[in-house]
Amino acid sequence: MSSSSKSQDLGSLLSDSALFRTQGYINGQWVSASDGVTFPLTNPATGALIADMPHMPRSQVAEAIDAAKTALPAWAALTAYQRSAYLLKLHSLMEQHAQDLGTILCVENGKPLAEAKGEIAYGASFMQWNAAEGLRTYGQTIPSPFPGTRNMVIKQPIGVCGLITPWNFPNAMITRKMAPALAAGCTVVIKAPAETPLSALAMAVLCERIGVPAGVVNVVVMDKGDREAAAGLELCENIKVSKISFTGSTPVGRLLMKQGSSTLKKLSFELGGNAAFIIFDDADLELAVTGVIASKFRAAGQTCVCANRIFVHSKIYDQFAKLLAEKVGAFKVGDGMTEGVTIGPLVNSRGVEKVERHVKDAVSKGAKVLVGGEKIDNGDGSCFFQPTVLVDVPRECAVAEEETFGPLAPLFKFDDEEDVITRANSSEVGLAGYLFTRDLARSNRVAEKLEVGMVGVNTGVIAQACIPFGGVKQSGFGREGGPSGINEFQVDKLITIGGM
Ligand SMILES: NC(=O)c1ccc[n+]([C@@H]2O[C@H](COP(=O)([O-])OP(=O)(O)OC[C@H]3O[C@@H](n4cnc5c(N)ncnc54)[C@H](O)[C@@H]3O)[C@@H](O)[C@H]2O)c1
Ligand SMILES: O=CCCC(=O)O
Repeated sequence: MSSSSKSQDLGSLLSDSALFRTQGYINGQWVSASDGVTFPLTNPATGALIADMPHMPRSQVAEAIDAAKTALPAWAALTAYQRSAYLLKLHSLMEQHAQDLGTILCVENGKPLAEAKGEIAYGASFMQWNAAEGLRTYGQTIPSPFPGTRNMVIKQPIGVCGLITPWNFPNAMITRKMAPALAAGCTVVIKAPAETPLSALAMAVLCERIGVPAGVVNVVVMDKGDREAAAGLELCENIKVSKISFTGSTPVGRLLMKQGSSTLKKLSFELGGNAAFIIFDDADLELAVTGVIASKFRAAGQTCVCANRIFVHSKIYDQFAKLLAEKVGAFKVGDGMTEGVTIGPLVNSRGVEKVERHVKDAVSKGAKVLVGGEKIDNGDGSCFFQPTVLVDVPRECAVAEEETFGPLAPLFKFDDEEDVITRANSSEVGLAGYLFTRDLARSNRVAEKLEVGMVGVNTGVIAQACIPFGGVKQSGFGREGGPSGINEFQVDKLITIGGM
């Protein structure tokens, strides 16, 4: 059933319209919801209906898990070289179809087309990195205290993995999990986000095209609410699933951990952030402005590593605010498919409401709006908020405590290094942090003291396939990407040989 009056013909925007699929993918088959129920998927930039998507019940998640379990032995038995070849083919197809994959992503998520294509390149890089890393999952031999005995440790795939991914990176958050899982020899059930299922399904099309065996990659789709919760329960409680890798909010992470305890799931969680972005008085201000823009306004502020609290030294505060306001005021907000648009909508109206609440709360406590500050009501169900810069933001306000997940840059003032570190660390989450300074000793000192999993020094861009991505405190545990990423999908098996 559709709820929107307008509709959009996404297929007509693609040169390969077969990449646009509106059914789930289970055991190598394209399937609707078993009871025929659908939910409407709309474009956040226009409110137009893109497709009616399958609202799958829990029983279909169980079917996908069965398929993944059946496919596991043969996939795990391939050589690492054979699995690597599949990933390289996926990498190459993603590059070849970047325009179409980017268009699908732009239309369902809202990020501008150029940024969406950037995400496809980023997503593809996980295929390339893990194709190579899969060949290097070395074990160990360990000297034994017993005569005539040898200890060998080999790496084996953990088994069937449930991948629960968010809408803010509809492609890359899938490939960041799927690529190491497949390279390690695991099979996967992807629970696609309700807001952006099409990018997940387009990846299933590519898997089908390169001949990934049925059941190795499965994608289940349902709307938010009861069936999503039921899917989460099935993935957590089904004994055939060995691991859950989740990216999303901390409350949902906590719920999955509780549910997963019934079957002792191995878990990797990349949860919310509240990144401090600290600009010292000796910083290169142009570089710092570029860094804030890259970090804060990527995906319209909807990334887990976005600058959320921007601390600027009082000596340079006014100058920095002016420079930032000039740049942010020049952003072009609109439909990401329109040439020249630099910032798109938020993913849904809940996102808009949260930014609005943070702005109003800060202003009521003394902050001033330098740029933006209002939602944009086009009267069509679209979800825009003006890119916003706030100054004189008080120490205590909602944006200091919670992740905004929107295009709001609040500038806090500080004078003292120790004080700003304390304020940065006052958050219960600890994903990323940033600092700008020309002082080498200070950059090391502060980076080591920040209670986060990742620090950017003189850069607002940290994400790459080759780094260990993840957080500390309530931002979760486990690392994605880099040399440790593939380990999350493997188990160490000891083989002790005696009588030699
Ligand atoms: N770390 C990140 O990249 C990230 C991504 C999305 C959202 N968030 C945070 O979460 C806030 C709210 O956004 P949201 O409501 O989309 O987050 P959320 O945690 O509810 O949803 C994230 C994903 O988790 C899944 N999910 C939700 N409930 C589930 C359940 N019971 N079982 C299984 N899967 C479930 C959905 O696929 C969803 O896309 C944001 O404002 C932001 O702070 C963080
Ligand atoms: O928002 C989550 C991930 C963003 C990134 O990979 O930089």
